[in-house]
Amino acid sequence: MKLLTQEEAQNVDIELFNDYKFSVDQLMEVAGLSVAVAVGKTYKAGNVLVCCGPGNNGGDGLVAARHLLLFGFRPTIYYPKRPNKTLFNNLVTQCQKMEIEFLDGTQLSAVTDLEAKYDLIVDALFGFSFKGSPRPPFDDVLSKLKESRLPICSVDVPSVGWDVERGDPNGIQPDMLISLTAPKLCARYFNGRVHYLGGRFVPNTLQNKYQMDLPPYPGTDCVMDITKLSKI
Ligand SMILES: NC(=O)C1=CN([C@@H]2O[C@H](COP(=O)(O)OP(=O)(O)OC[C@H]3O[C@@H](n4cnc5c(N)ncnc54)[C@H](OP(=O)(O)O)[C@@H]3O)[C@@H](O)[C@H]2O)[C@H](O)CC1
Ligand SMILES: [K+]
Repeated sequence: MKLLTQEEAQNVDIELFNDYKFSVDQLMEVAGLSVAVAVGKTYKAGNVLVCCGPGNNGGDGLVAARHLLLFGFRPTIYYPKRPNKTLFNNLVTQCQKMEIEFLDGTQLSAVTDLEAKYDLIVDALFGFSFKGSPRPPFDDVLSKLKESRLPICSVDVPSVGWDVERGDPNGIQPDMLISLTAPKLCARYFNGRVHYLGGRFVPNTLQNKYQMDLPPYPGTDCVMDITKLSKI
């Protein structure tokens, strides 16, 4: 299976929107649903802290939180930097109307507090557009996620610290990774327990153009376990 460079991932994204005329909401809904399904397949329903970043990766997290609630989990959302765009405002309203709690302020509480309150962290902070070193408040979030012993489930790319192509041995070490569309180069360095592929929306013509060589999804499933495949 091919691993996408940052540029390829961004180009696939652009083609899906500009040429294939998908809207962000459409793809984000499928992406976020895949995340929730993968989490549901891997962990017992419990208290989940969904950490959402300022871009579309964060949007996937908001969608996932909504589905996780419907699957019997108890999600809480940390969303410190919110873009003022209709799409994100609507996702926030949906979660608020469903009585999902949002944490106040931009700082996460102490690690001991996080460990006492939550069973799992969903890392929807940054995806394939992350560059450089994390800027505040995400630098503090990174050190807390690294220090915590809670299992982390990373959406698309392990965030804050992980370069999309080169990974980061000093970054967070997620227990689960769910790659969307196709795995990115940094997935080579993922050493966690389970690696899922989701975002089953890529038309065959586009898969062929980028020679993605994705294995077939089982039946009608929206995620597939690629742990063994991606370790080869
Ligand atoms: N086609 C698909 O596969 C789909 C993927 N989806 C998801 O979308 C993300 C990619 O989303 P994008 O909005 O392009 O980017 P990110 O979420 O990765 O983040 C961009 C924001 O992050 C800020 N940023 C970047 N680097 C840093 C840093 N070092 N410190 C702090 N903040 C940072 C950036 O801010 P700028 O000021 O630099 O612009 C942006 O605000 C993909 O990975 C999937 O999860 C979609 O759901 C749909 C389809
Ligand atoms: K992420």
